Amino acid sequence: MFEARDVVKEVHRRTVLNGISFSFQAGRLYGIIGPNGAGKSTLLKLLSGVSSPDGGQLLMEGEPVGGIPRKRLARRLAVLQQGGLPPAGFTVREAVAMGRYPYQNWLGDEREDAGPMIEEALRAMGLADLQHRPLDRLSGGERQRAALAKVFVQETGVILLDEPTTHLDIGYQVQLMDTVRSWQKEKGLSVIAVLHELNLAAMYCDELLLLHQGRIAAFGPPEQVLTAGIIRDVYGTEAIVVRHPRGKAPQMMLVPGSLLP
Ligand SMILES: Nc1ncnc2c1ncn2[C@@H]1O[C@H](COP(=O)(O)OP(=O)(O)OP(=O)(O)O)[C@@H](O)[C@H]1O
Repeated sequence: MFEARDVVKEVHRRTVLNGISFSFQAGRLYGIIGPNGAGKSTLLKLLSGVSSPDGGQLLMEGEPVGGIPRKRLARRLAVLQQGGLPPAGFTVREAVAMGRYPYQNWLGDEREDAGPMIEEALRAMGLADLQHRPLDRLSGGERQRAALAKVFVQETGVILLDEPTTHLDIGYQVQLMDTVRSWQKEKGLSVIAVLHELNLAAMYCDELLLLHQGRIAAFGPPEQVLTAGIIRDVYGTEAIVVRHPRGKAPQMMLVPGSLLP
């Protein structure tokens, strides 16, 4: 679905992505992980067509992402960004309904009634009771869930998520990732998520792409990427890696300095 060939990206004359190559298959959930400043958001911007590589090629189904016209791209790919909701003045339902814009004509009408889909997305994100509330009267976590509902109603085959669990308590982190995973499987979606929370990434993603200083430090199933040795090399911290007692995902326990041998 996506193929990166020797992709280079510079930001303010600094090389932020330094010749990375990978391919993402359709219908899978990928996590992009790595320390602060590793280049994760920069890579997500390239995948979403917001910016273009300075070297190499980034292809989506064989076409350079940057060359795909905006509205066509919006029917294929939806992005959950930080601050991705419209400014205040809209209700939750109005904001979620804006996800339908790629399917509307210039009058804002669309052929099919999107109402039932909007209801489903609001229900899935636990927002049915808040749907008429203005956005500026939501908590950070409620806004995040509204932004995800807007992404779902865009009905694309590819979803990009930039740190989707930010602002969410552990209950909603699990609920959001469960929802993403079940929609992804049910509808055969391709999901690519920048994630900071490594234990969540390990539990939900098919594969993890670990970036470090603009290069790929590891790419593969979570149990190959999240090893104590790789975490030490990339994050510079000790971790005890165990298997999740109810699955095979690796889970990390951090080791504070006072408990180091
Ligand atoms: N607008 C900018 N101006 C200057 N440097 C930038 C800009 N945006 C990003 N960078 C630099 O590019 C590098 C990669 O940034 P990026 O945001 O992609 O990292 P990240 O892996 O998403 O980090 P984080 O985990 O902190 O969100 C960093 O060193 C950052 O300082």
